[in-house]
Amino acid sequence: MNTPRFWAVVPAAGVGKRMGADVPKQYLEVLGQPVLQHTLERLLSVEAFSGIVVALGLEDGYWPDLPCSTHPKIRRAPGGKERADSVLSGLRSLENEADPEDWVLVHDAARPCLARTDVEKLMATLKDDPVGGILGLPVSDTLKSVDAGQITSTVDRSRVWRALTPQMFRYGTLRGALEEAALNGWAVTDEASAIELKGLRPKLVEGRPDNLKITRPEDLPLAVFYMERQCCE
Ligand SMILES: Nc1ccn([C@@H]2O[C@H](COP(=O)(O)OP(=O)(O)OP(=O)(O)O)[C@@H](O)[C@H]2O)c(=O)n1
Ligand SMILES: C[C@](O)(CO)[C@H](O)COP(=O)(O)O
Repeated sequence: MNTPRFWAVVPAAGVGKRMGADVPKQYLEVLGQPVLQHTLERLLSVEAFSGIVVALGLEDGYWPDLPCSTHPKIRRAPGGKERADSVLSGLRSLENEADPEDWVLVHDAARPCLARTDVEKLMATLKDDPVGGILGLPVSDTLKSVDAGQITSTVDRSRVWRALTPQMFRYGTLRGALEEAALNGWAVTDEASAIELKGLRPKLVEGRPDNLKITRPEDLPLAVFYMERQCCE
């Protein structure tokens, strides 16, 4: 059997409603270049990737101006209505290249502070795992269940982690799980959810806390802080 290869799929077709900017947040400039350029440079720094698929909005007119848009390792795919649709579209675009046992790492375009060491840690930890898994972080705040603005209970935070990306699963398993979720109208906000719906139990690998998802305006200065600090590491 061939040695499994590694592919990346980058969902980059969002509109950034919560950011409320004039352009989709993945094209906002941070430290002089678009968020998406930073994200793709982080992924390109990982030699192990055979290719990187970027799922773009159908109206995306910004992509051709991105310096990495012509990189030989990078391909495009049409994004979809929801993030899961964009990821599935990216997976389908690999149909003639990826083998079922190849690994796919799905990483949000909106997470430009990803450290190469975290990607390599995820790959090394899970490369022989039967299911795969995700980067995540334990929570440090006390968590509450809420109903109509009132606390109904306190959640046992020892059993709660925040899901980050990349999320790493076998090409065949992940594509099948997302195809099934789409067919049944099951809304999934990450890849692990679709895998869980198959009755599988993805692993959690602790990642860096600076793997921020740029979502709202207040996230931008934090991303600058993290990137400037990473440059000195
Ligand atoms: N239909 C969609 C929706 C989201 N994404 C991508 O999925 C990642 C995480 O999604 P999110 O942070 O929710 O981005 P947006 O959907 O753009 O944000 P919002 O919900 O505020 O509109 C982002 O890189 C986004 O570009 C995508 O590829 N296709
Ligand atoms: C995939 C993800 O980043 C893991 O935390 C998150 O689920 C994306 O959610 P969003 O609402 O699409 O930003």
